[in-house]
Amino acid sequence: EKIAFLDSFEFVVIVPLNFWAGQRRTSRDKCNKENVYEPATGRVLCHLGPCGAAEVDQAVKAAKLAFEPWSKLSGMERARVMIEAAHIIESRREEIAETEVVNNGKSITEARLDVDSARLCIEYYAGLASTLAGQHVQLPGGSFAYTRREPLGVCAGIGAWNYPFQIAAWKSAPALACGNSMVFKPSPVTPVTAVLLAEIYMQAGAPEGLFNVVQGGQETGSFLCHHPDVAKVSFTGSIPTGQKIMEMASKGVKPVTLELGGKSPLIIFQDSDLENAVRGALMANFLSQGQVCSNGTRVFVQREILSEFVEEVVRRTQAIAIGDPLLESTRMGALVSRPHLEKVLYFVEKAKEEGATVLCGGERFVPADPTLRGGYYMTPCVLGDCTDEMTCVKEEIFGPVMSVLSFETEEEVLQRANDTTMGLAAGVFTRDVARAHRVVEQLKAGSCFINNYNITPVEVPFGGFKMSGIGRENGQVTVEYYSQLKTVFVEMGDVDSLF
Ligand SMILES: NC(=O)c1ccc[n+]([C@@H]2O[C@H](COP(=O)([O-])OP(=O)(O)OC[C@H]3O[C@@H](n4cnc5c(N)ncnc54)[C@H](O)[C@@H]3O)[C@@H](O)[C@H]2O)c1
Ligand SMILES: C[N+](C)(C)CCCC=O
Repeated sequence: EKIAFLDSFEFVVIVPLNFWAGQRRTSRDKCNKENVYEPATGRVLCHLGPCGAAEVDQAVKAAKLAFEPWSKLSGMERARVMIEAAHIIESRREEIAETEVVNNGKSITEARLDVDSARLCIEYYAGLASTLAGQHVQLPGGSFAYTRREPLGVCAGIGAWNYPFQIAAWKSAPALACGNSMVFKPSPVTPVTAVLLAEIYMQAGAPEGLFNVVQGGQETGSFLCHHPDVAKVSFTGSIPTGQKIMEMASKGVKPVTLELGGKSPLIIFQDSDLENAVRGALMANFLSQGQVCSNGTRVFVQREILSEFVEEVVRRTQAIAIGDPLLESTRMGALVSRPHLEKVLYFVEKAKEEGATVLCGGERFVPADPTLRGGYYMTPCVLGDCTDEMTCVKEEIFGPVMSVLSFETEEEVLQRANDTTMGLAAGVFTRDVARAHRVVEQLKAGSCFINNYNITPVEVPFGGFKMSGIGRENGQVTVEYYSQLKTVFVEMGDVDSLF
């Protein structure tokens, strides 16, 4: 069974989007169905009923059953299944990417890269699966202790709508490599591709119930977080929801990984390679229609190069091809939903009221193609004359809106860059190597870039400081967030009793 394409513009979802115990499942709730839209056209793709407590329980039970055999396999055996899953993803790259485009609205070029990132993540953790090991500690008298790295059990994954397939892979790959099973809940806005990953793991040889998908919104998510058999919650989404997740997990003293929002600074010094700085600023703001957590939306430019930089950024922003996200030539597709588009446009209006200058974009965009007229498009926006107090500079907009600010000195820009409760990412462009490292050392952000922005190789940890999150995704360290240490003391002599 596949998700059906009726023709290139008429894609409807006719198959169930939940998956547990090895099968697609329809939610029983017929009363609370919500429409799922195609952002490019505004068409309804399907109606989605949320999973209730009983369905979440069935998915968790399936995951618990699968955990037993899976956690007993050697790392090499788990790796074999994961590598096979990666091969299947590679062979279905185009289909997964197109499905993602239809449900999310991002360009096909970007969607392909997201699918690649998902595959690479699974390959990377397959490689790490057989390296999981503990420590041997020598103690007096020939006694010793050793540690074992053991899985946690059933992990819950809860995803945001901006990278639906990639988030499902970034969470499941380290979880499965460590011997856990997972129940994943995608965003109800983008429910369509997670179930493809569930099928792929099964086809690759994973036991039934190893990776399950339950659909729904906050109620379904809270059933998952509160479920007594869920050992850990890994969440990607907004800060307010992250706070609730942490509160719910605290009831069961469950560990959490939180990948939350940001308002990251990108600092461009006058000695930068201007061409690369401009490219970096565009990559920092306009990927995925600006709906990227790590975006460097506060672009601080040193006064001496401000006008030259702004002129070039505006020229290239105006040249971004907006429109049908399935076309190869498109560089910016549709925002994820109508309410989200309205919210982003409201931020632009508010910026104007507060004294910012719209240097380009910031308007609703209606493509010439009549089939796309109901889509959620806007022109990418560059705001000039921004100051630190403006709403556009303080709050996460999560849309294609770049705020440009000018600065004079390194000391001043560092203070301003760090003046936020968030700390997901930060970037610096300069040719001065010493300055680059000095600045990065002082930036209070979990993911820092020197002379680039928004690259996320899966072998490198990614995550935030301050209110942007807890824990990391990707990289070797993430093994620690999906496993626990058991310490074993081994006595080789007599018990030295005090009694
Ligand atoms: N740091 C990262 O890696 C990263 C990546 C992508 C997105 N984000 C952030 O995500 C936000 C946008 O995504 P969003 O609008 O989907 O976020 P959101 O917080 O509204 O929703 C995220 C997920 O949480 C679920 N949810 C909502 N309330 C819940 C509750 N009470 N209990 C359990 N689950 C609940 C949603 O259904 C969804 O699946 C932005 O703030 C962005 O910065 C962060
Ligand atoms: C791959 N990107 C573009 C860096 C996105 C990382 C995930 C955050 O939204």
